Amino acid sequence: MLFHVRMDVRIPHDVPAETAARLKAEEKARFQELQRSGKWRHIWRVVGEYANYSIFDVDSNAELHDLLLSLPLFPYMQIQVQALCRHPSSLHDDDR
Ligand SMILES: O=C(O)C[C@H]1C=CC(=O)O1
Repeated sequence: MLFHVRMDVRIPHDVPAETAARLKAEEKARFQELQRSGKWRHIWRVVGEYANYSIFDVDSNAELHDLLLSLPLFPYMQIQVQALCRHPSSLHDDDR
C-alpha cells in the first residue's frame, strides 16, 4: 500500500541544541534504515521549509502508523497522510 506523507518539523526553541542535534542524527539513521528496507520509498525536501514529502510502501495503515510513531522526531512533527492507489492510465506496473 502506498501513502503520500507530508512531515513538517517544528522543534521548539527551548529544546537544547545538543538534544535537537541528537534527535536529527537518530532520525537520519532511522530514515536510512527504512529507506534501505524499501518501506520509505521516496523523500523530497519542500523548498524553503523544514518539511518533506515522502512516499511510503507498507502492508497496512497500522504499519504506517507504527512506523511514523517510531521516528525520533515524531513528537515535533505535524504529519498529513494520504492513501494512494494505482491510476488506471498509468503505464508503470510499480505504481501500486
Ligand atoms: O528532514 C526531515 O524532513 C525530517 C526527517 C525525514 C527524514 C530525515 O532524515 O529527517
